[in-house]
Amino acid sequence: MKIYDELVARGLIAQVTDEEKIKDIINSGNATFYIGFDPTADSLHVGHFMALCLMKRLQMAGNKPVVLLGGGTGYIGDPSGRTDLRSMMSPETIQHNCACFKKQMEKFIEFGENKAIMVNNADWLLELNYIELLRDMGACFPVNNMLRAECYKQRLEKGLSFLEFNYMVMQSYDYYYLYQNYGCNMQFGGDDQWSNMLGGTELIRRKLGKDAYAMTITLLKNSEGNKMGKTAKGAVWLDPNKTTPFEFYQYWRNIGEADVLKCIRMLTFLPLEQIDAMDQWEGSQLNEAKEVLAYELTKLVHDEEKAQKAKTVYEVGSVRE
Ligand SMILES: N[C@@H](Cc1ccc(O)cc1)C(=O)O
Repeated sequence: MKIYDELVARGLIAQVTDEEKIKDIINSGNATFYIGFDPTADSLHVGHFMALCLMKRLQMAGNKPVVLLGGGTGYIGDPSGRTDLRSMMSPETIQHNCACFKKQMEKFIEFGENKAIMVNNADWLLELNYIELLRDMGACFPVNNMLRAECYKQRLEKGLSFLEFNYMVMQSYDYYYLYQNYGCNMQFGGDDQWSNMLGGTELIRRKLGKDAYAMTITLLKNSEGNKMGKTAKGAVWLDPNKTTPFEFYQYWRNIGEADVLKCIRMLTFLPLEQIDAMDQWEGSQLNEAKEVLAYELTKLVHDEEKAQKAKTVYEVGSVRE
C-alpha cells in the first residue's frame, strides 16, 4: 500500500488542497514538506506526537521533512481555534522551550544530511522590516477573506487583537520562505491550521506564480467529540518529568472502548492488517486492545523497558483493586 492510501486508511487526513497532486508527490517520495511547532510549553504533547509520527511515516516513504521551530511566531501566539487569549512569552521562555522541543524531537526524527532538517523561524521573522513587509506582502492578504477564516470564528465574537490577526501573515511568510530557500512544496499540520496554511499557498501563488500544497491531519477526538490527550491535571506530556511513563501508559490503558481501535490506527505503527483483524474484537478483547495501544505508545515515546515496567505496575495495581 502506498503512503497516501495508508494515511487515508489510518484516518489521518482531514483536508487537502489538491488530492491527486499530493497523492502523486508523496507517493513518489518527492515532497519536501514542513510542519511548524510553536514553543508554547517546555514539553511536546500528544498532538505534537501525532504530527511527528506523520513526519516519520512520510520520511519512511522517502519524503524529506523540515521541522520548523516557531522561535519567531512564538512572539505572537497563534489564535487559531482558540477562545482564550494567550499570554505573551518572554524571549527567554521561547528559547528555553525551543531547546526542550529540539531535544525531544531528536528522539523521533532522524536529522542530518539527506535526512530531516530543523529550522527556526526566528532566523528570518525577527529581522523583517515592518514597512518593507507591508509593501511586499500586504497586498496578498485580503482582509475580507481573512475575517471569514475558520480559525478566527470564535475570536471574532470575543475579540481578536491586531497582534494575533498578524499571525497568519507570519506563518504564510514561513511557507513562502521555505518554498524559496528549501524547495518546500507541502505543509502539514493539525486541522485548526487550515486557514494559516492556505494563507501560505496563496502567498506563494500570488508572489511566485507557483503551486504549493497543504494537508491537515484529523484532530484526535474521543467518541464524545472531546479533544484527546488531556486529563484533569492538564495535557499528557511527552516529558517523563511532567507525565511519568506510568501515567502516560495509564492514560491510554484507560481510554474508552469506542476509541481504542481508532487510536491504534492513528497513533501506532502497527501494520494495518494486524489492526484490521482487531476490528472484530469485543468484550474482554477490547481490554487487550487497550493494552496494545498503551504498550505501543509508551514504547514509542519512552522505551520498551519503560513500557514493560508500566504494564507490570498497572497489572499489579488492578489485581490489588
Ligand atoms: N501555528 C502552528 C505552528 C506553526 C508555526 C509556524 C509555521 O510556519 C507553521 C506552524 C501551531 O500553532 O500549531
